[in-house]
Amino acid sequence: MATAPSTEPAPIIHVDTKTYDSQLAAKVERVKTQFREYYSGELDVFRSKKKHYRMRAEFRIWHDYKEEETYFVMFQGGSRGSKYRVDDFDVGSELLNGLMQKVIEGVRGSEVLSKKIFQANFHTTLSGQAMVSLLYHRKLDDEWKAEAEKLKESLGTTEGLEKGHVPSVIGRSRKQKVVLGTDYVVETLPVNGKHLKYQQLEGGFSQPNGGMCIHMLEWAIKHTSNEESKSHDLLELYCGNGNFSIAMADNFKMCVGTEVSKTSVAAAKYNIEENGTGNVFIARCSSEDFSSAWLSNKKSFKRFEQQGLDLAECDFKTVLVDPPRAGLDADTVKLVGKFDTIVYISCNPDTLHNNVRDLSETHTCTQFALFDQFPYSHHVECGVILKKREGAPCSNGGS
Ligand SMILES: C[S@@+](CC[C@H](N)C(=O)[O-])C[C@H]1O[C@@H](n2cnc3c(N)ncnc32)[C@H](O)[C@@H]1O
Repeated sequence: MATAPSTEPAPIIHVDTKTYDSQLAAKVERVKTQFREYYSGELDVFRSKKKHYRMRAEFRIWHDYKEEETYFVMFQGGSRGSKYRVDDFDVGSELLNGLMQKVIEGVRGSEVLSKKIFQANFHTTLSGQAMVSLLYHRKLDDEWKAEAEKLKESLGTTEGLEKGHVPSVIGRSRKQKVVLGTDYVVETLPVNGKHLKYQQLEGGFSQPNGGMCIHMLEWAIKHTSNEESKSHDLLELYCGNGNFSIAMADNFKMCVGTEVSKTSVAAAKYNIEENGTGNVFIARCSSEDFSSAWLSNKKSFKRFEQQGLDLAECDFKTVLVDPPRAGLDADTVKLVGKFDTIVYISCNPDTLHNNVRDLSETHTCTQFALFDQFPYSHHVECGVILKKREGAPCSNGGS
């Protein structure tokens, strides 16, 4: 049976940098039009690097037995869609491109590494660290380990690595994970003159466009920096590895974050320690559970109490949310609607629009930013500051 052509756009592999300005202008127009009912001020637009802006990428590995060739591919609309060969990847960082060449040569040159491999994932940092995950349809044995060690050694000569750093190689197959090195990298981001360190885990969330992440952090710091904020507390939902709270810690008395992923919470705690941000507390909790408990006035949260923090004592006036594409659930909209200031970071303008429409009953958009996190694609990252209007229902984070 013939399959219908995919409605998904083709993967972006090579870019025409001459089109950068026009693609960005089209996004600016789209966002301005979509939100004109709620925001008529200037849009703060943050441009991306035109090439080599993405720090991580995943490729399928294709074995063409007839041509006796093995190479990376990407698909349009899932693994049954059209297949595109990838020999070099304009979208990925230069370091990522260097590693791709070494990995594919290593796989082609070793029967052991090549046997039943189906995917390679690359994760690099602006600071020059990297890890590569190789995914297999077979059990990985000592023979594989020995060959993977050789590959790892060869990766250590890739241009652009931090001095002395050798990228990790991680082998994965069903119920098996073999780590040669570490299963994380440490990114160092220059943010307002500070050098912030972030552990980023294999398979965990990190902002894909490193340069854009710096803009997003500096924008959030700028718009929450005032004398009053220093005497109250920040609540952050969907905090990942503590990316925003750690960067914004100097603006607040305390920053309290929640996140559903156990491994991201562990990374956040490592990052708090590493950056010496003693006023940041993070615990594992879904945003839905946190919001519903807070709204029903159950303000005892054991996971925070274990860190010596009584949430009932917190004086929250600002909340930051950075949800997945689905946006905020109804309880979380209700909860954030009680705050004086809402910082909303969004990777999906449609769900952002729905949430802003609901929040506009009590809040006004005072700042709107477009971060070009995903150049040449239809995806857009936005940042919005919403301020509670005079006379709107109570403050202090819902007490
Ligand atoms: C867009 S990422 C933002 C992470 C972080 N702000 C950053 O800049 O790295 C969304 C995060 O929400 C987490 N998440 C997804 N669903 C969640 C939920 N229902 N409750 C809490 N966190 C959730 C994901 O694990 C992920 O870390």
